[in-house]
Amino acid sequence: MENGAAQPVIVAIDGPSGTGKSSTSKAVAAQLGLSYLDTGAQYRAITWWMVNNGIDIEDPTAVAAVAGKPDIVSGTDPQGPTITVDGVDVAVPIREQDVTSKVSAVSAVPEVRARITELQRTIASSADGGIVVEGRDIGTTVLPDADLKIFLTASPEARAARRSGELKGADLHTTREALIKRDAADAGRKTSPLAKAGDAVEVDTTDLTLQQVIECVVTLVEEKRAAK
Ligand SMILES: Nc1ncnc2c1ncn2[C@@H]1O[C@H](COP(=O)(O)OP(=O)(O)OP(=O)(O)O)[C@@H](O)[C@H]1O
Ligand SMILES: Nc1ccn([C@@H]2O[C@H](COP(=O)(O)O)[C@@H](O)[C@H]2O)c(=O)n1
Repeated sequence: MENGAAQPVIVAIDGPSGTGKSSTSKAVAAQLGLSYLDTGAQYRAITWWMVNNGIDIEDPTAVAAVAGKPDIVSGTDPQGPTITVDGVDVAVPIREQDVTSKVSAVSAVPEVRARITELQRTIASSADGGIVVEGRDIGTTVLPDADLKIFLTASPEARAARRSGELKGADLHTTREALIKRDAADAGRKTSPLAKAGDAVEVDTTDLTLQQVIECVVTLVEEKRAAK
């Protein structure tokens, strides 16, 4: 670039639950001065709204009928990402088990995906300095022209151990089964399932520390920027 400023770059990071997408994406974005979007939080937020408004989440027609109603706003500062629904800060309740157990059913509804995908594209296109967007279908569907696509993986055992540590003593077997079940639902839905884009770089994080994964992704982004 003529003035030496870093080139804006769009980075898509996808992968199953507990592979380190959020931790990695936030750290990479913060380190490189990029915006950050947690798309899982958006699906959780719309699920929270459905539950709070008494919508039967097992009824896709009922979910589809109200998919356009909640106003979901994501703050994209990697040092302090935010998420609100109709002006209410839902950062804490969207992480509760009730939402986690229901989010895959809501996110499988095509009308929900269309609504949230549109929101994600608007946010990405207005991030002037570039953005790291993490989720399940970013490289395949939301931002197929992203400059860099990463697909994080890790063994179910490693992912369950990470989550159990986070949930302070949660049973390892139950945690492992729950994340395998959620991945199967996310990978098995018809509309934009969890999948690796053909041109994504796969990083197996099973035996890597979080710091090693961050360094690996920062290097990949810097290489892309230099080549632009
Ligand atoms: N390479 C790693 N080694 C050890 N722990 C890690 C590693 N990557 C992430 N973690 C930890 O694992 C937990 C899950 O990570 P994170 O929330 O980033 O995963 P995720 O892929 O975004 O999960 P989800 O899709 O369910 O939101 C966090 O506690 C995080 O600190
Ligand atoms: N691009 C995405 C991102 C997420 N989902 C759905 O949201 C759930 C929660 O995601 P987390 O990353 O916060 O765990 C996830 O299980 C998916 O059902 C999605 O469909 N597409």
